[in-house]
Amino acid sequence: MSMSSEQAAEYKRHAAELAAEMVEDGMVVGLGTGSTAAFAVAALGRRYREGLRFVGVPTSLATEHQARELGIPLSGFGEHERVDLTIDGADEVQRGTLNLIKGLGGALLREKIVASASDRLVIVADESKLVDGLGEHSLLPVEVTPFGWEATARRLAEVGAHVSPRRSRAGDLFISDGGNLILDCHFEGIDDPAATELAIGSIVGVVESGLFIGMASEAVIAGPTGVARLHVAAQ
Ligand SMILES: O=C[C@H](O)[C@H](O)[C@H](O)COP(=O)(O)O
Repeated sequence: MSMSSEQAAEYKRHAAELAAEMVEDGMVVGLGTGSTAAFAVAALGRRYREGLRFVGVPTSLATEHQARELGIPLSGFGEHERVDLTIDGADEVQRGTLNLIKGLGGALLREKIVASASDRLVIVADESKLVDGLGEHSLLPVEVTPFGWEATARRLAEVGAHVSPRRSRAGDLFISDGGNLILDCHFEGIDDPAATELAIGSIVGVVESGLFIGMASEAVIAGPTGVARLHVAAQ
């Protein structure tokens, strides 16, 4: 069943606010990117003003800007080896595995660096993001170096992707926070996400793919029947 954008925003806010309650005093908190994560950052800004003490590690320049405006103190990997808890959105969440596609907002590289250093990665989303198989609805964003991107795109096509370089509204090539390009890849379903991630990652010129395999510890999913906390199902 499709949902209106107002309903979707309300579900995103529910999920994000529940996840923001998981932050405890003294934590290093990864601050995700996108419209759902922004609700979590807003809730964390309110909790900081109410006296909760934590530092944030932002996953994009946009989130860094939002957190600064809210007065959340920021930090990075020079000061902290690990992140206690990261709250981030996703473009698709696979039921059971909690494997993810991320990066439609272009922040996948920083998000993946923060996720891989996190003890817990909690995904927040409305229920339209839940899928049985990755690639059902979403393209897979792949971040690549600008030099030779056309050659990298051809190699991606060889592993089964229909590739489109992402463009800005003005029609220029989209540049990520890391100064790279994003190639949006359509696959006819991603049957083996781990194998696909390996195949893409082995292509010279690929910086990272938006496949997040085995990284999420929990997903907080909101919809018309309420908010559910999903964990990785036993295999
Ligand atoms: O690059 C963007 C991120 O991976 C976002 O977390 C993802 O695109 C989900 O964004 P939203 O919550 O706006 O749907």
